[in-house]
Amino acid sequence: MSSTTTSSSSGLPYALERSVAISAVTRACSLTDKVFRNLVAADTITKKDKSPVTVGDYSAQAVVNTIIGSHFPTDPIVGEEDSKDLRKEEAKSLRDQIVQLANEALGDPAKECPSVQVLAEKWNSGDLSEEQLLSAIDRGNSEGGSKGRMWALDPIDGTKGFLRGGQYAVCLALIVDGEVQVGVMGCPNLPHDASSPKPKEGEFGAGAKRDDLGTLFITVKGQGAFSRPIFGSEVETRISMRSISNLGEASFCESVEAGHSSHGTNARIAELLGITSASVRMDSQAKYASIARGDGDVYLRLPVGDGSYQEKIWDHASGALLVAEAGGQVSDIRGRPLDFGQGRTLRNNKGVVAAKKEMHGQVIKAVGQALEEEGRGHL
Ligand SMILES: Nc1ncnc2c1ncn2[C@@H]1O[C@H](COP(=O)(O)O)[C@@H](OP(=O)(O)O)[C@H]1O
Ligand SMILES: [Mg+2]
Ligand SMILES: [Mg+2]
Ligand SMILES: [Mg+2]
Repeated sequence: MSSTTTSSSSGLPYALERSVAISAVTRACSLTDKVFRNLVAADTITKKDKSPVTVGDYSAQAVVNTIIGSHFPTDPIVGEEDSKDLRKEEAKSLRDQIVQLANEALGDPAKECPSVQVLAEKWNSGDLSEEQLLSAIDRGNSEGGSKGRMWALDPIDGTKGFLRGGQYAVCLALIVDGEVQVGVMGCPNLPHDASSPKPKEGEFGAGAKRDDLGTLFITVKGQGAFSRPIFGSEVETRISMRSISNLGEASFCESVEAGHSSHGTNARIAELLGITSASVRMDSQAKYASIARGDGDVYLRLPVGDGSYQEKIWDHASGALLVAEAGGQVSDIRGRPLDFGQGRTLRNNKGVVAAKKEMHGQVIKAVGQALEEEGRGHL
Protein backbone atom coordinates (compact mmCIF):
# COMPACT_ATOMS: atom_id res chain seq x y z
CA MET A 1 0.00 0.00 0.00
CA SER A 2 1.28 3.50 -0.72
CA SER A 3 2.25 5.80 2.09
CA THR A 4 0.63 8.85 0.61
CA THR A 5 -0.18 11.97 2.50
CA THR A 6 -3.61 13.48 2.13
CA SER A 7 -3.83 17.23 2.46
CA SER A 8 -6.88 19.45 2.40
CA SER A 9 -7.56 23.15 2.28
CA SER A 10 -4.86 23.98 4.83
CA GLY A 11 -2.28 22.42 2.54
CA LEU A 12 -0.46 20.83 5.45
CA PRO A 13 0.38 17.13 5.34
CA TYR A 14 -2.25 14.87 6.93
CA ALA A 15 -4.76 17.72 7.31
CA LEU A 16 -7.72 15.50 6.39
CA GLU A 17 -6.60 12.66 8.67
CA ARG A 18 -6.20 15.18 11.49
CA SER A 19 -9.73 16.55 11.00
CA VAL A 20 -11.35 13.13 10.70
CA ALA A 21 -9.49 11.88 13.79
CA ILE A 22 -10.63 14.93 15.78
CA SER A 23 -14.21 14.30 14.72
CA ALA A 24 -14.05 10.59 15.60
CA VAL A 25 -12.42 11.13 18.99
CA THR A 26 -14.78 13.99 19.89
CA ARG A 27 -17.86 11.90 19.12
CA ALA A 28 -16.42 8.94 21.03
CA CYS A 29 -15.69 11.19 24.04
CA SER A 30 -19.25 12.48 24.23
CA LEU A 31 -20.34 8.85 24.33
CA THR A 32 -17.83 7.70 26.95
CA ASP A 33 -18.59 10.75 29.10
CA LYS A 34 -22.26 9.78 29.13
CA VAL A 35 -21.40 6.17 30.03
CA PHE A 36 -18.94 7.37 32.70
CA ARG A 37 -21.74 9.14 34.56
CA ASN A 38 -24.22 6.27 34.39
CA LEU A 39 -22.12 3.11 34.42
CA VAL A 40 -23.33 0.16 36.46
CA ALA A 41 -21.53 -3.12 37.15
CA ALA A 42 -23.68 -5.04 34.65
CA ASP A 43 -22.27 -2.93 31.83
CA THR A 44 -18.80 -4.43 32.29
CA ILE A 45 -17.35 -7.78 31.34
CA THR A 46 -14.04 -9.39 32.19
CA LYS A 47 -11.85 -10.40 29.25
CA LYS A 48 -9.82 -13.59 28.98
CA ASP A 49 -6.72 -11.79 30.27
CA LYS A 50 -8.83 -10.76 33.33
CA SER A 51 -8.89 -7.09 32.32
CA PRO A 52 -12.23 -5.23 32.28
CA VAL A 53 -14.06 -3.91 29.22
CA THR A 54 -17.22 -1.82 29.39
CA VAL A 55 -20.09 -0.89 27.15
CA GLY A 56 -18.19 2.39 26.72
CA ASP A 57 -15.06 0.72 25.27
CA TYR A 58 -17.08 -1.28 22.73
CA SER A 59 -19.35 1.58 21.67
CA ALA A 60 -16.46 4.02 21.33
CA GLN A 61 -14.55 1.54 19.13
CA ALA A 62 -17.68 1.07 16.96
CA VAL A 63 -18.01 4.85 16.53
CA VAL A 64 -14.37 5.58 15.73
CA ASN A 65 -14.02 2.63 13.36
CA THR A 66 -17.22 3.58 11.52
CA ILE A 67 -15.94 7.10 10.94
CA ILE A 68 -12.41 6.06 9.95
CA GLY A 69 -13.82 3.28 7.77
CA SER A 70 -16.03 5.62 5.78
CA HIS A 71 -13.35 8.23 5.14
CA PHE A 72 -10.41 5.87 4.57
CA PRO A 73 -12.00 2.58 3.52
CA THR A 74 -8.75 0.81 2.71
CA ASP A 75 -6.87 1.77 5.88
CA PRO A 76 -6.38 -1.10 8.35
CA ILE A 77 -7.21 -0.41 12.02
CA VAL A 78 -5.41 -1.95 14.99
CA GLY A 79 -8.03 -1.60 17.73
CA GLU A 80 -7.95 -3.02 21.23
CA GLU A 81 -11.41 -4.59 21.34
CA ASP A 82 -13.23 -7.25 19.30
CA SER A 83 -16.82 -8.46 19.25
CA LYS A 84 -16.26 -12.10 20.26
CA ASP A 85 -17.60 -11.88 23.82
CA LEU A 86 -20.33 -9.50 22.72
CA ARG A 87 -21.79 -12.02 20.29
CA LYS A 88 -22.53 -14.46 23.12
CA GLU A 89 -26.17 -14.96 24.03
CA GLU A 90 -25.77 -13.53 27.53
CA ALA A 91 -24.41 -10.25 26.13
CA LYS A 92 -27.74 -9.25 24.52
CA SER A 93 -28.37 -6.30 26.83
CA LEU A 94 -24.80 -5.02 26.27
CA ARG A 95 -25.36 -5.24 22.51
CA ASP A 96 -28.63 -3.31 22.79
CA GLN A 97 -26.91 -0.55 24.72
CA ILE A 98 -24.07 -0.38 22.20
CA VAL A 99 -26.51 0.01 19.32
CA GLN A 100 -28.23 2.86 21.11
CA LEU A 101 -25.09 4.63 22.33
CA ALA A 102 -23.15 4.34 19.06
CA ASN A 103 -26.08 5.52 16.94
CA GLU A 104 -26.66 8.48 19.25
CA ALA A 105 -23.01 9.48 18.97
CA LEU A 106 -22.88 9.01 15.18
CA GLY A 107 -26.21 10.75 14.60
CA ASP A 108 -25.47 13.77 16.76
CA PRO A 109 -25.94 16.83 14.55
CA ALA A 110 -22.76 18.40 15.97
CA LYS A 111 -20.86 20.36 13.35
CA GLU A 112 -17.99 18.71 11.49
CA CYS A 113 -15.48 20.75 9.60
CA PRO A 114 -16.35 20.95 5.87
CA SER A 115 -13.72 18.45 4.73
CA VAL A 116 -15.16 15.87 7.10
CA GLN A 117 -18.79 16.68 6.30
CA VAL A 118 -18.38 15.43 2.76
CA LEU A 119 -18.63 11.84 3.90
CA ALA A 120 -20.53 12.30 7.13
CA GLU A 121 -23.82 11.36 5.50
CA LYS A 122 -22.52 7.81 5.19
CA TRP A 123 -22.70 7.28 8.94
CA ASN A 124 -24.61 10.29 10.16
CA SER A 125 -28.04 8.69 9.77
CA GLY A 126 -27.83 7.28 13.29
CA ASP A 127 -29.50 3.99 12.47
CA LEU A 128 -26.77 1.44 11.94
CA SER A 129 -27.81 -2.13 12.72
CA GLU A 130 -26.38 -4.33 15.47
CA GLU A 131 -24.48 -6.35 12.87
CA GLN A 132 -23.04 -3.22 11.20
CA LEU A 133 -21.77 -2.00 14.55
CA LEU A 134 -20.30 -5.36 15.61
CA SER A 135 -18.53 -5.54 12.23
CA ALA A 136 -17.27 -2.00 12.76
CA ILE A 137 -15.75 -3.09 16.08
CA ASP A 138 -14.05 -5.97 14.25
CA ARG A 139 -12.54 -3.64 11.66
CA GLY A 140 -10.01 -3.16 14.45
CA ASN A 141 -8.56 -6.64 13.93
CA SER A 142 -5.54 -5.66 11.83
CA GLU A 143 -2.28 -7.31 12.80
CA GLY A 144 -0.34 -4.09 12.10
CA GLY A 145 3.17 -4.19 10.66
CA SER A 146 5.89 -2.03 9.20
CA LYS A 147 4.44 -1.21 5.76
CA GLY A 148 1.78 1.25 4.69
CA ARG A 149 -0.88 3.13 6.60
CA MET A 150 -2.76 1.92 9.67
CA TRP A 151 -4.69 3.42 12.53
CA ALA A 152 -4.13 2.43 16.17
CA LEU A 153 -7.14 2.85 18.43
CA ASP A 154 -7.62 2.53 22.17
CA PRO A 155 -11.32 3.35 22.58
CA ILE A 156 -10.91 3.75 26.34
CA ASP A 157 -7.38 3.74 27.66
CA GLY A 158 -7.30 3.37 31.43
CA THR A 159 -10.50 1.32 31.70
CA LYS A 160 -9.66 0.68 35.36
CA GLY A 161 -9.46 4.44 35.90
CA PHE A 162 -12.74 4.86 34.03
CA LEU A 163 -14.35 2.36 36.42
CA ARG A 164 -12.81 3.99 39.50
CA GLY A 165 -13.96 7.46 38.51
CA GLY A 166 -10.48 8.70 37.53
CA GLN A 167 -8.66 9.66 34.35
CA TYR A 168 -9.08 7.85 31.04
CA ALA A 169 -8.46 8.70 27.38
CA VAL A 170 -9.78 7.96 23.90
CA CYS A 171 -6.63 7.53 21.81
CA LEU A 172 -6.30 7.40 18.04
CA ALA A 173 -3.16 7.53 15.91
CA LEU A 174 -2.22 7.16 12.27
CA ILE A 175 0.94 5.14 11.71
CA VAL A 176 2.64 5.13 8.31
CA ASP A 177 5.47 2.69 7.57
CA GLY A 178 5.89 2.10 11.30
CA GLU A 179 6.10 5.82 12.23
CA VAL A 180 3.34 7.66 14.07
CA GLN A 181 2.27 10.63 11.93
CA VAL A 182 -0.95 11.84 13.58
CA GLY A 183 -2.13 11.51 17.17
CA VAL A 184 -5.42 12.64 18.70
CA MET A 185 -6.24 11.98 22.34
CA GLY A 186 -9.38 12.97 24.22
CA CYS A 187 -9.16 13.16 28.02
CA PRO A 188 -12.72 13.87 29.22
CA ASN A 189 -11.74 14.24 32.89
CA LEU A 190 -8.61 16.36 32.46
CA PRO A 191 -8.91 20.13 33.13
CA HIS A 192 -8.39 22.48 30.16
CA ASP A 193 -5.81 24.36 32.14
CA ALA A 194 -2.87 22.44 33.60
CA SER A 195 -2.93 24.66 36.68
CA SER A 196 -6.54 23.77 37.65
CA PRO A 197 -6.86 21.00 40.21
CA LYS A 198 -7.50 17.57 38.74
CA PRO A 199 -10.77 16.07 39.96
CA LYS A 200 -10.45 13.51 42.71
CA GLU A 201 -11.63 10.01 41.96
CA GLY A 202 -15.35 9.72 42.63
CA GLU A 203 -15.81 13.51 42.51
CA PHE A 204 -18.16 13.05 39.59
CA GLY A 205 -21.33 12.31 41.57
CA ALA A 206 -24.63 14.05 41.01
CA GLY A 207 -24.28 17.75 40.33
CA ALA A 208 -20.48 17.65 40.32
CA LYS A 209 -20.03 18.26 36.59
CA ARG A 210 -17.28 20.83 36.07
CA ASP A 211 -17.31 22.65 32.77
CA ASP A 212 -13.53 23.13 32.77
CA LEU A 213 -12.93 19.41 32.20
CA GLY A 214 -12.43 17.62 28.90
CA THR A 215 -9.23 18.28 26.96
CA LEU A 216 -8.30 17.21 23.47
CA PHE A 217 -4.65 16.81 22.43
CA ILE A 218 -3.72 16.96 18.76
CA THR A 219 -0.42 16.42 17.00
CA VAL A 220 0.96 15.80 13.53
CA LYS A 221 4.60 14.88 13.05
CA GLY A 222 6.64 18.00 12.34
CA GLN A 223 3.70 20.33 13.06
CA GLY A 224 3.86 20.64 16.87
CA ALA A 225 1.54 19.67 19.72
CA PHE A 226 -1.75 21.39 20.53
CA SER A 227 -4.62 21.22 22.99
CA ARG A 228 -8.17 22.53 23.07
CA PRO A 229 -11.38 21.78 24.94
CA ILE A 230 -13.15 18.64 23.68
CA PHE A 231 -16.52 20.31 23.88
CA GLY A 232 -17.08 23.98 23.05
CA SER A 233 -14.27 26.18 21.78
CA GLU A 234 -12.28 24.87 18.84
CA VAL A 235 -9.39 27.25 19.44
CA GLU A 236 -6.16 25.27 19.68
CA THR A 237 -3.25 26.27 21.90
CA ARG A 238 0.30 25.13 21.23
CA ILE A 239 1.73 23.16 24.15
CA SER A 240 5.29 22.33 25.14
CA MET A 241 7.17 20.62 27.91
CA ARG A 242 8.23 22.64 30.93
CA SER A 243 11.69 24.17 31.10
CA ILE A 244 13.57 23.05 34.17
CA SER A 245 17.22 23.62 34.89
CA ASN A 246 17.90 20.24 36.49
CA LEU A 247 16.12 16.97 37.09
CA GLY A 248 16.00 17.56 40.85
CA GLU A 249 13.16 20.02 40.13
CA ALA A 250 11.22 17.47 38.11
CA SER A 251 8.06 15.65 39.02
CA PHE A 252 7.18 12.36 37.46
CA CYS A 253 4.01 10.59 36.38
CA GLU A 254 3.27 6.91 36.71
CA SER A 255 0.35 4.48 36.49
CA VAL A 256 -2.10 4.15 39.35
CA GLU A 257 -2.05 0.39 38.81
CA ALA A 258 1.08 -1.15 40.34
CA GLY A 259 0.53 -4.15 38.05
CA HIS A 260 1.14 -1.97 34.97
CA SER A 261 4.34 -0.21 36.06
CA SER A 262 6.73 -0.96 38.90
CA HIS A 263 6.22 1.76 41.53
CA GLY A 264 9.20 0.54 43.57
CA THR A 265 11.64 0.83 40.68
CA ASN A 266 10.20 4.22 39.73
CA ALA A 267 10.77 5.47 43.30
CA ARG A 268 14.41 4.38 43.24
CA ILE A 269 14.96 6.11 39.89
CA ALA A 270 13.49 9.31 41.31
CA GLU A 271 15.83 9.02 44.27
CA LEU A 272 18.85 8.52 42.01
CA LEU A 273 17.87 11.65 40.06
CA GLY A 274 17.41 13.73 43.20
CA ILE A 275 13.67 14.14 42.57
CA THR A 276 12.00 14.96 45.86
CA SER A 277 8.41 15.78 44.86
CA ALA A 278 5.94 12.93 45.14
CA SER A 279 5.02 11.08 41.94
CA VAL A 280 1.73 11.93 40.26
CA ARG A 281 -0.28 8.76 39.72
CA MET A 282 -2.74 8.85 36.88
CA ASP A 283 -4.44 6.30 34.65
CA SER A 284 -4.16 6.22 30.86
CA GLN A 285 -2.19 8.19 28.27
CA ALA A 286 -3.27 11.35 30.12
CA LYS A 287 0.25 10.89 31.58
CA TYR A 288 1.81 11.65 28.20
CA ALA A 289 -0.53 14.62 27.78
CA SER A 290 0.33 15.95 31.22
CA ILE A 291 4.07 16.02 30.64
CA ALA A 292 3.60 17.35 27.09
CA ARG A 293 1.92 20.47 28.51
CA GLY A 294 4.32 20.89 31.43
CA ASP A 295 2.09 19.53 34.17
CA GLY A 296 4.88 17.10 35.11
CA ASP A 297 8.23 16.27 33.51
CA VAL A 298 8.99 12.57 33.32
CA TYR A 299 6.78 9.56 32.52
CA LEU A 300 8.16 6.27 33.84
CA ARG A 301 6.64 2.91 32.97
CA LEU A 302 9.00 0.28 34.33
CA PRO A 303 8.20 -3.35 33.55
CA VAL A 304 6.83 -5.42 36.41
CA GLY A 305 8.09 -8.89 37.37
CA ASP A 306 10.00 -10.79 34.71
CA GLY A 307 9.29 -8.10 32.13
CA SER A 308 7.57 -10.51 29.75
CA TYR A 309 4.57 -8.21 29.16
CA GLN A 310 4.54 -6.70 25.67
CA GLU A 311 3.20 -3.15 25.58
CA LYS A 312 0.38 -2.61 23.08
CA ILE A 313 0.79 -0.07 20.26
CA TRP A 314 -2.58 1.59 21.00
CA ASP A 315 -1.43 2.33 24.58
CA HIS A 316 1.40 4.57 23.36
CA ALA A 317 1.08 5.74 19.74
CA SER A 318 -0.75 9.04 20.14
CA GLY A 319 0.88 9.93 23.47
CA ALA A 320 4.41 9.25 22.29
CA LEU A 321 4.09 11.57 19.26
CA LEU A 322 2.47 14.25 21.42
CA VAL A 323 5.45 14.28 23.79
CA ALA A 324 7.98 14.20 20.95
CA GLU A 325 6.28 17.18 19.27
CA ALA A 326 6.23 19.06 22.59
CA GLY A 327 10.01 18.85 22.97
CA GLY A 328 10.37 15.46 24.60
CA GLN A 329 12.02 12.18 23.83
CA VAL A 330 10.24 8.86 24.27
CA SER A 331 11.99 5.51 24.38
CA ASP A 332 11.94 2.18 26.16
CA ILE A 333 13.97 1.53 29.32
CA ARG A 334 17.16 1.05 27.30
CA GLY A 335 16.76 4.25 25.30
CA ARG A 336 15.56 2.46 22.15
CA PRO A 337 12.89 4.34 20.18
CA LEU A 338 9.43 2.73 20.39
CA ASP A 339 9.01 0.53 17.31
CA PHE A 340 5.40 0.73 16.10
CA GLY A 341 6.05 -1.46 13.07
CA GLN A 342 6.19 -4.83 14.82
CA GLY A 343 2.51 -5.74 14.85
CA ARG A 344 -0.04 -5.18 17.61
CA THR A 345 2.59 -4.98 20.33
CA LEU A 346 5.87 -3.14 20.91
CA ARG A 347 7.68 -6.45 21.00
CA ASN A 348 11.09 -4.90 20.37
CA ASN A 349 10.74 -2.67 23.43
CA LYS A 350 10.47 -2.97 27.21
CA GLY A 351 8.72 -0.34 29.29
CA VAL A 352 8.60 3.38 28.48
CA VAL A 353 10.63 6.41 29.56
CA ALA A 354 9.61 9.90 28.41
CA ALA A 355 11.35 13.12 29.39
CA LYS A 356 12.52 16.42 27.96
CA LYS A 357 15.00 15.76 25.19
CA GLU A 358 18.00 17.28 26.99
CA MET A 359 17.39 15.22 30.14
CA HIS A 360 16.32 11.92 28.66
CA GLY A 361 19.83 10.41 28.64
CA GLN A 362 20.26 11.08 32.35
CA VAL A 363 16.95 9.38 33.13
CA ILE A 364 17.91 6.32 31.05
CA LYS A 365 21.17 6.06 33.01
CA ALA A 366 19.31 6.06 36.33
CA VAL A 367 16.84 3.48 35.00
CA GLY A 368 19.75 1.19 34.13
CA GLN A 369 21.28 1.56 37.56
CA ALA A 370 17.97 0.91 39.38
CA LEU A 371 17.33 -2.25 37.36
CA GLU A 372 20.89 -3.44 37.96
CA GLU A 373 20.45 -3.00 41.72
CA GLU A 374 17.29 -5.12 41.56
CA GLY A 375 19.06 -7.90 39.69
CA ARG A 376 16.95 -7.09 36.59
CA GLY A 377 19.80 -5.67 34.56
CA HIS A 378 19.11 -8.21 31.82
CA LEU A 379 15.74 -6.62 30.91
N1 LIG B 1 1.25 -5.97 32.97
C1 LIG B 1 1.05 -4.84 32.31
N2 LIG B 1 2.09 -3.97 32.11
C2 LIG B 1 1.91 -2.82 31.46
N3 LIG B 1 0.70 -2.42 30.95
C3 LIG B 1 -0.36 -3.23 31.11
C4 LIG B 1 -0.25 -4.47 31.80
N4 LIG B 1 -1.47 -5.04 31.80
C5 LIG B 1 -2.30 -4.20 31.14
N5 LIG B 1 -1.64 -3.11 30.72
C6 LIG B 1 -2.13 -1.98 29.94
O1 LIG B 1 -2.15 -0.81 30.76
C7 LIG B 1 -3.09 0.06 30.19
C8 LIG B 1 -3.46 1.13 31.17
O2 LIG B 1 -2.32 1.84 31.47
P1 LIG B 1 -2.22 2.76 32.75
O3 LIG B 1 -1.92 1.89 33.92
O4 LIG B 1 -1.09 3.65 32.37
O5 LIG B 1 -3.52 3.46 32.88
C9 LIG B 1 -4.22 -0.85 29.82
O6 LIG B 1 -4.96 -0.23 28.81
P2 LIG B 1 -6.58 -0.34 28.82
O7 LIG B 1 -7.08 0.34 30.03
O8 LIG B 1 -6.91 0.35 27.54
O9 LIG B 1 -6.89 -1.81 28.77
C10 LIG B 1 -3.51 -2.14 29.37
O10 LIG B 1 -3.42 -2.24 27.99
MG1 LIG C 1 -8.18 -2.94 28.02
MG1 LIG D 1 -5.02 1.06 26.88
MG1 LIG E 1 -8.49 0.31 26.32
